[in-house]
Amino acid sequence: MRIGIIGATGWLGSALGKRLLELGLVAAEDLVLLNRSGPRPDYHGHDRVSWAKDPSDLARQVDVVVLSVRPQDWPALDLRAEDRLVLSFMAGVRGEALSVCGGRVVRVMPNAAAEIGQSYSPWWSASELSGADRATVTQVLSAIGASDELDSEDQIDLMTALPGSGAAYPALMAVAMAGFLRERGVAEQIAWRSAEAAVCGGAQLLAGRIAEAPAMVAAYRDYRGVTAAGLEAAEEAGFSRAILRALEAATEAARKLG
Ligand SMILES: NC(=O)C1=CN([C@@H]2O[C@H](COP(=O)(O)OP(=O)(O)OC[C@H]3O[C@@H](n4cnc5c(N)ncnc54)[C@H](OP(=O)(O)O)[C@@H]3O)[C@@H](O)[C@H]2O)C=CC1
Ligand SMILES: O=C(O)[C@@H]1CCC=N1
Repeated sequence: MRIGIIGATGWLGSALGKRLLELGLVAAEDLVLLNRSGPRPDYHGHDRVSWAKDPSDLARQVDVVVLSVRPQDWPALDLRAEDRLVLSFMAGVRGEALSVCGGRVVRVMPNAAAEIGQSYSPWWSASELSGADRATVTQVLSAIGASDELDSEDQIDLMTALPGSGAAYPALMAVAMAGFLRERGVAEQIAWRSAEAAVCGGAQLLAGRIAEAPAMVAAYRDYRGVTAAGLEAAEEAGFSRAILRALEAATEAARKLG
């Protein structure tokens, strides 16, 4: 299978290219790339990838086109991709708009954990797909983590808010946590290590069993110790409301892009 990435040097496109090559899911000779700033002699340690002249030149050379440019760059892109499977990573750009490229269009919502193979990339097919197409989508996305098929395009806007936001909210929480300690005289490094213990260590405790999160919260509440006091204050201050509000605003921003 030959794969093309439009936006191959961007945050997500580069992560996908790197992982496809690292995992051997595509040979360097079968990877065709395009960006805005021009070819690079070395792409993640490979010099035998190809660089296309323009989007349609890329599409002519591959079976699968991954579209990973910013939504605002889509209208001027002029992609012709008849008979190709086209995976769009773009927030907001609707299947109907994408279908002008002539390919079999799939909208995917990965996140920044793609670079460590930990993206969750739900997708929705805007076109009729064969079983082989579905297997191809799953195989390409396996380079960056796990995936699931969604049954409506509306859900892509929700997925853009979450999980598309990736590390954003954990990072926001880490900044607030480390700031709390620093402002009370704790050394910088210790403040960050403490935040990492809570955000990353805590997350690892839930990995693979996230549906047990309510039970985890209940366990801390029922313990009736200092964390229970913290949780109560967090809820009084609107912690869960703030998260809901953030996800509503992000979903709305994704809808408005389309
Ligand atoms: N970043 C994220 O966490 C997430 C992003 N997305 C979506 O993924 C898409 C890509 O995002 P991201 O990787 O962050 O974006 P970046 O801005 O990091 O990368 C954009 C890429 O597009 C290239 N590019 C821009 N214009 C053109 C053009 N006309 N022709 C060819 N290549 C072009 C850029 O080239 P050059 O490097 O030369 O400038 C760059 O490689 C977006 O649509 C975004 O909505 C979805 C989920 C999460
Ligand atoms: O913030 C953004 O616009 C991109 C798309 C979804 C997540 N990150």
